[in-house]
Amino acid sequence: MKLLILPGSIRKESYNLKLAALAAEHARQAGVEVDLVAPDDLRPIPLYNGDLEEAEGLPTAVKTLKQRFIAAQAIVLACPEYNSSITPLLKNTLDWVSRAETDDEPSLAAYQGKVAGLLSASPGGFGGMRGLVTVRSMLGNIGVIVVPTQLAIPKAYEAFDDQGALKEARQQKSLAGVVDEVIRVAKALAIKS
Ligand SMILES: Cc1cc2nc3c(=O)[nH]c(=O)nc-3n(C[C@H](O)[C@H](O)[C@H](O)COP(=O)(O)O)c2cc1C
Repeated sequence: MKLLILPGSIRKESYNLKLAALAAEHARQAGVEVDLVAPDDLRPIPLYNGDLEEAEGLPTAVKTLKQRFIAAQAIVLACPEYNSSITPLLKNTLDWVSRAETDDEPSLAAYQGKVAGLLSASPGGFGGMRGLVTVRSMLGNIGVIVVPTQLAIPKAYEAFDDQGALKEARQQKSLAGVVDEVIRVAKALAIKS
């Protein structure tokens, strides 16, 4: 059982990077192997362009990340919200990873049957919850089973302490709840298949 954790921001002080790190810490404590995607893994990914793909195939950074998706049974995404929707970084990354490298590769190989959980944090009052609606809908359409439990942290500027931990016990519990639910459902599906 491997859990891939994908942050939707590469900003140095990103709240969502902090959430991704906390999710990784909790999953490791729960005994799960974690693959935490770092900002440096995402930075080299170019803006999707069909001409580039046709000329050169998938960029190396995309190929590497796609293999990491394929190796994982479950995913946690920490998603900032831009204008009530998914960030360009996250959408672009997920779009590239959705592309097949060969004609005989099964469609959406990186996503089909994976279990995902969603987190977000924002300075706003809704905590990025409206963006999660978009992410949930998109993932559902590409074969990902997104668990209903999710966490959106409002007023993120006051939610974390200096070590990057969530100050409120209620929010710590909710984050652990999302990660635990993803692990539980992924394990249950693995037993059945
Ligand atoms: C283009 C843009 C649009 C944004 N739109 C929203 C929004 O709709 N809702 C919201 O809560 N925050 C919005 N924000 C603020 C982000 O939530 C904030 O920049 C946050 O820190 C981004 O996540 P990060 O800290 O993980 O980088 C927006 C920021 C940008 C740059």
